[in-house]
Amino acid sequence: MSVSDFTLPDDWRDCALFLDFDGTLVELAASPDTVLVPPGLARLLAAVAAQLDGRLAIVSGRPVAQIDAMLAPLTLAAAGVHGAERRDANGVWHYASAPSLEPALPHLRPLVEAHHGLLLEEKRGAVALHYRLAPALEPACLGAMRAAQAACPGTVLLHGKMVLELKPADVNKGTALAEFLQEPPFKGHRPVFIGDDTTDEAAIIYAQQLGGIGVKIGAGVSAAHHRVATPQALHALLAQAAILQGDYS
Ligand SMILES: O=P(O)(O)OC[C@H]1O[C@H](O[C@H]2O[C@H](CO)[C@@H](O)[C@H](O)[C@H]2O)[C@H](O)[C@@H](O)[C@@H]1O
Repeated sequence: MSVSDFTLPDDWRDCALFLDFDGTLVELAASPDTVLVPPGLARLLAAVAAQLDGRLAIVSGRPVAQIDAMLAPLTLAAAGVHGAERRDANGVWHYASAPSLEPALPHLRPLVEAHHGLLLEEKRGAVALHYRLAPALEPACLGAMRAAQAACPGTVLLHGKMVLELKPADVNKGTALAEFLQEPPFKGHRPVFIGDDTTDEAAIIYAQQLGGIGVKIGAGVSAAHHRVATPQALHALLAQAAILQGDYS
């Protein structure tokens, strides 16, 4: 299958849209809390959601509360922590049963305390070790995370962009997509999933298996049949979709 630039499909208004956050809707930043959210992003997403009759959900590795804070006052259907938590279109929360991650922490905290630039994100259902500010420490982080995983049965290790993450083995962004697609307003609509990282591949593959569309933002290996170069280019496409004028950069 050849890969092509993503353009809005003819049946766009009948699709269900699922969007990753970091690297897809916002540019990556030095740390999770220094991300710059374009001022018009929430307005743009609200317009697209309205055009799709509410069939828009954010599917992120971040907790949903962080997504809400960055898009306030907009609240969308959303899955967080790679599918370990989910707020459906009616505002009802769903939590996957997650193995305890407590046994992971003694393998990770000493490393983070010993090295400037490492950051440990403890979430409900996952723990992420960021090394973007200390890239030379990737092998040490990988070693610590492997030991942490061995101490936590039922978890898998994700290797994202400058981040290693331990999360429940039985949930991912693909399972989050499957759950949304069993419910209104998403049920019966062709999924479009757009993401930038390895952690998005499960959802890209699942969307394509259903006859939907998988889109990769930027370069890198992906199963996606379509590409968009940058978050800014995606904003332009969404603005075109919502027939909005404006600057979302
Ligand atoms: O699924 P996503 O919405 O893409 O979330 C994946 C991870 O995103 C965040 O980390 C990434 O973005 C940071 C800010 O740009 C960057 O500093 C970091 O290197 C990236 O890995 C978030 O902090 C993680 O919890 C998410 O799992």
